[in-house]
Amino acid sequence: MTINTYVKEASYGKTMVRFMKKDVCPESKVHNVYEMDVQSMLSGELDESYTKADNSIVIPTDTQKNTIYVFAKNNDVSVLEVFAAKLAKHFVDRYKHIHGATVDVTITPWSRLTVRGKPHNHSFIRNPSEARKTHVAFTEGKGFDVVSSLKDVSVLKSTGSGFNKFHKCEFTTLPEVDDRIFSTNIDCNYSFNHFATLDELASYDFNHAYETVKEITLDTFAMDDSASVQATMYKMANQIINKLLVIAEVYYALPNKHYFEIDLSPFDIDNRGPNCSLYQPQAYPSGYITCTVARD
Ligand SMILES: O=c1[nH]c(=O)c2[nH]c(=O)[nH]c2[nH]1
Repeated sequence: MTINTYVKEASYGKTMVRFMKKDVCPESKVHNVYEMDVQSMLSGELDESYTKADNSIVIPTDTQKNTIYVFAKNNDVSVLEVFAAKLAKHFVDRYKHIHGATVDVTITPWSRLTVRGKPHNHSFIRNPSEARKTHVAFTEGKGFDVVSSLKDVSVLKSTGSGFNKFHKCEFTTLPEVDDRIFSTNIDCNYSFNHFATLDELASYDFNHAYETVKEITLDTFAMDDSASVQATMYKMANQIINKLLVIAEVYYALPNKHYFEIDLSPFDIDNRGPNCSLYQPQAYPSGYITCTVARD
């Protein structure tokens, strides 16, 4: 006896399509560079390509890759979200049996190099501790859902953080602390309200949203007298939602990268509590604190 099965969900596409686009201002001759990593995924009436080996409905992933290159050549790529949205809509508009497309774009952060005190017009420096991403989903007849991200930003504050009055039970050994090192690797996803049309989406300033999310996150990290990672991350998300009305919800995942006091008492040196100045960085384990904050 064979058991009947069906394709419950299917999508396919090309991942890690990489390019570097150079954009030169005709008047000033100032260059901009955009190194990007793109993924496209298509969905729709595709079941028979899986169940009946019907390749006539398969838009080859190679074709998807070529489409990404041609769109990158012919379009402005400076706003990730708009570029991704144009691509996603193209796949759905162009192929009758494709009803949904998602496009993910990650940009490599090259920032302009300052040389002899001035911004250089064609030299750049890589900022390794920052990644900007977007995920755009276009659904036929519905529109666009956009989730953008600020990732891999490593930060540390050497005071202004404590952890007290936490739950205690028979397994608790953690001491309460008024002052500790707080270090994390920021991972923030911010979801936009639904966009019905490409025009509506393209009129929004996504670069401003990214800069605002980054500024609020870093400002709050530095300025908050942190009672816990949980409380600080909520303040970050709450401010973003209050400042940017177009954002529906914000997700943070913040590892708590621990730095513990090193015991120097065998050498008659006090390195405890308020006298601690030498810490052991812990590779693992780390805390891992997440939350999604939404408009009420
Ligand atoms: O900010 C913190 N949140 C926790 O949930 C936690 N747990 C822990 O051991 N240390 C910390 N610190």
